[in-house]
Amino acid sequence: FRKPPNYPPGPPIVPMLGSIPFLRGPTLNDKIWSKDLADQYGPVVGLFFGSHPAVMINDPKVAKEALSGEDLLGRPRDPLAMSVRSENGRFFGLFLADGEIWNHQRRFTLRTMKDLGLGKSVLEEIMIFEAGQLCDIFKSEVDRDVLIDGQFNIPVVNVLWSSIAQVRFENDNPKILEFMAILRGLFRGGGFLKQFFAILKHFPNLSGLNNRRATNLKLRAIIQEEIENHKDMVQTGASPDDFIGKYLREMETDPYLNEKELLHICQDLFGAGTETVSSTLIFSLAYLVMHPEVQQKCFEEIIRLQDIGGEINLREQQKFVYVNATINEVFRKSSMTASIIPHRALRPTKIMGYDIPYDTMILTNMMLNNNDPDYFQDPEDFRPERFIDDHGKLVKNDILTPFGVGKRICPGEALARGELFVFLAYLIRTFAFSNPLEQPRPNAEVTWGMARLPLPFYVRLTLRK
Ligand code: HEM
Repeated sequence: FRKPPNYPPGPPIVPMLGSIPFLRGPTLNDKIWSKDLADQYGPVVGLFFGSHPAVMINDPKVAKEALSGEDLLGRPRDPLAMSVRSENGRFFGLFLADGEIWNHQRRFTLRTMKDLGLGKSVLEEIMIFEAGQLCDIFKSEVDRDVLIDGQFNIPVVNVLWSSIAQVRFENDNPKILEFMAILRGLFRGGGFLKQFFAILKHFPNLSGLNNRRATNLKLRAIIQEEIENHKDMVQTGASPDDFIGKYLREMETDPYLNEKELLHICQDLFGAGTETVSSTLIFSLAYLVMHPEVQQKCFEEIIRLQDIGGEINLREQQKFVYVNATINEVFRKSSMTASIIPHRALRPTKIMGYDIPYDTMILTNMMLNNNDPDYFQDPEDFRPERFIDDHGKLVKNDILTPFGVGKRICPGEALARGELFVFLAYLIRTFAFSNPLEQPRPNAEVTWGMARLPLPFYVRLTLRK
């Protein structure tokens, strides 16, 4: 067991564990996302997780170049995910799949999300309605210490349900509560590092694999119900103007599209588009409480730029420079998607002249870049102004890439940014958020799951006059 020739520099390796014994830090995540590795070995580090090669890219420019080509567009073949979501060694949908069929599904998804998407008054109305519902939930919680945890889930998942299937659920609907609990469990309990412990699949009860299989099936059963409803509608001559409706119609002429892919794409849209947005909202509230001066500036901008009727227009989002800069600063400080989700080399290739074998896992250390003083002055400060130029315009920053880079970049970015803007604008306009009186203050503490996720915390809400 030894390193391949011309492999990027990195720690020594031992059989079974690979480089892991040589990485520093209290937890596996701390070890992998540490600054030590970059300091010791430079912009591209060659690692082994068990017997599996994995390369960490620490330099954002190298990452951008490497991921803009075709060679690194794969997804790692996670043995645990395979035993839950693949058939005959093949993944379906978007998140876990790669290759020609994935490419086709992805193109359809991007085009359709754009068709259904932002700038369209329908989606804007849905977001505003859900933001109003959220404010109503919070209105019953004013003037006491409130635990911020799951409140965003249903409004956020309802925006997705509306665009995917034109349905929405009330907060206490048991079906949506179960759906949301499963999504949360999968996202919070997941984590790509688990995949190196393929041995876990031999202990399906102990490792939670059986439970994961059952919850995945339940999730897909709920989505399948809506697909069946849509099929009935199409049969009676209706043409529902939503993701499922469009897919079913295009399926008639496009041989790449089929119902199984549709089911898995929907699962991926919900899986990737719910907890990410609600966690970013939770992080945002923590930072707004920790930095009341930022909250005040956001509030003043919202009041100044909302239209005469008091509506906040999604189409005007770009004008709200300070609010958008604050969202960027939340992305930077939280580094929620600390790495892009791992990629995989689809063929032998090179990064910075080093040889990267077929099947190598590719990681990028975005958290390191987000906290690098060469890119962000005084990185420990929470300062949205760093994203605003001298002319008061939002600065485009190539280092901050919460949605990834290259050809596998998140297809939900525009939707996510739209939701974050609308939800935050309505919340900040309606409430002042401050430190709790009887509970510990928020400090944006994180836990690891599929990403770096916020831990619950208390805040005090006051209704603004
Ligand atoms: C704050 C919100 C969000 C963040 C930070 C985020 C971030 C990311 C990142 C980093 C990736 C991996 C990119 C890569 O592999 O290079 C990704 C993939 C993905 N995201 Fe998002 N995302 C967010 C919201 C959403 C939303 C709202 C949706 C859908 C409606 C969505 C759907 C997806 C899908 C389907 C993928 C997999 C794409 C593929 O592998 O082809 N995301 N996201």
